[in-house]
Amino acid sequence: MTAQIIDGKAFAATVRGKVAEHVTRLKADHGITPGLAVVLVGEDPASQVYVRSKGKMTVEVGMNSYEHKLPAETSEAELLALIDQLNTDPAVHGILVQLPLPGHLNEDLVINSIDPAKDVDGFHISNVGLLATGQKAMVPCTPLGCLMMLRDYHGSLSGLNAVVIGRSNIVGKPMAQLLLRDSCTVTIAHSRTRDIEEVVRRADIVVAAVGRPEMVKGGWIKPGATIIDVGINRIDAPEKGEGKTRLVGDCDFASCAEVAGAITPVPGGVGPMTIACLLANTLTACSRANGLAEPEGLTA
Ligand SMILES: NC(=O)C1=CN([C@@H]2O[C@H](COP(=O)(O)OP(=O)(O)OC[C@H]3O[C@@H](n4cnc5c(N)ncnc54)[C@H](OP(=O)(O)O)[C@@H]3O)[C@@H](O)[C@H]2O)C=CC1
Ligand SMILES: Nc1nc(=O)c2c([nH]1)NC[C@@H]1CN(c3ccc(C(=O)N[C@@H](CCC(=O)O)C(=O)O)cc3)C=[N+]21
Repeated sequence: MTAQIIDGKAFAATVRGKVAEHVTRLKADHGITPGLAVVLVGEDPASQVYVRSKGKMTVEVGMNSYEHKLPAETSEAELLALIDQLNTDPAVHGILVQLPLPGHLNEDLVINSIDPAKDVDGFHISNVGLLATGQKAMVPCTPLGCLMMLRDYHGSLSGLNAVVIGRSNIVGKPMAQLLLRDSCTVTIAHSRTRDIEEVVRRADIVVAAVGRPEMVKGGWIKPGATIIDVGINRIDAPEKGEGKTRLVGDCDFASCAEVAGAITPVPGGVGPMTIACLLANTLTACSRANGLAEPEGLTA
């Protein structure tokens, strides 16, 4: 069997198109332009690339983009003061603080200082609690993008066995919550899981969010299963020339695609959907802030 490729890049373009339509209408009917503030502390090159592409896509869908680049040695008080200012700025509907933060800054403290209504990452403890109890929340972008692709491919997810590999607060745990909400039977695997291959082999849906290049092999996969590969790993690619690198996921694409029914590629899978969902969340936050109807099909 050769898996169908789930084209996250194309799906993300469709989502951004829908967001752009809503933004046009918000402007025309209500004179409102959604605004997204992205805060980057330090000079991590990968983060800089990512923040730049977010800013570009924010502007492309017609939103205002506010980028705040702070030096690596920014103090906690300075960062909290900026967040406070963004919390009260009516032109800012979404706030994203790029993670990881430099070691001297307390990530939990910083994230929990964001107004939960503007927390477009869905990382604030209020949003985590709302999601876990089935209430209206801001849903983390990466898991939301994965859910959209799974719903689109399967229709109903009810009763399917889902295995999420990874238990981070930003991907694994919220992904498991969303799958549970869609009535999957959910297993969360992690670095202490015994016989992980056997656990994964029971899954109709595998979501890999580990950060280990090409860890999941085709032999772990139940024939016909759906694989969502969240991993973004940069590895050496001497075949492309000296010093060159390439991106791979947490799944060994070649062997997995032989067995799976469907699989997301890396790049071009989950990554573009994450950014599209960030814009969708900003639109949702803006709609809620103005007491307007929420965009349909763009929330969980
Ligand atoms: N496409 C996108 O938009 C995004 C992609 N990513 C990518 O997704 C991946 C995961 O990110 P993130 O969740 O932040 O990573 P973390 O490092 O926070 O979490 C990794 C998880 O994988 C588990 N793990 C590590 N090694 C193994 C192993 N050998 N077997 C089973 N489980 C293991 C860890 O278990 P334990 O808890 O026991 O240590 C942990 O729960 C990364 O590649 C990251 O770059 C992340 C965010 C967005
Ligand atoms: N507060 C916060 N929120 C995040 O959502 C967040 C974060 N911090 N820190 C870092 C991770 C990582 N992440 C990615 C999003 C998109 C791509 C993406 O678009 N990737 C392209 C490839 C890009 C390339 O070529 O480098 C793709 O997969 O096709 C990658 C990674 C969001 N994260």
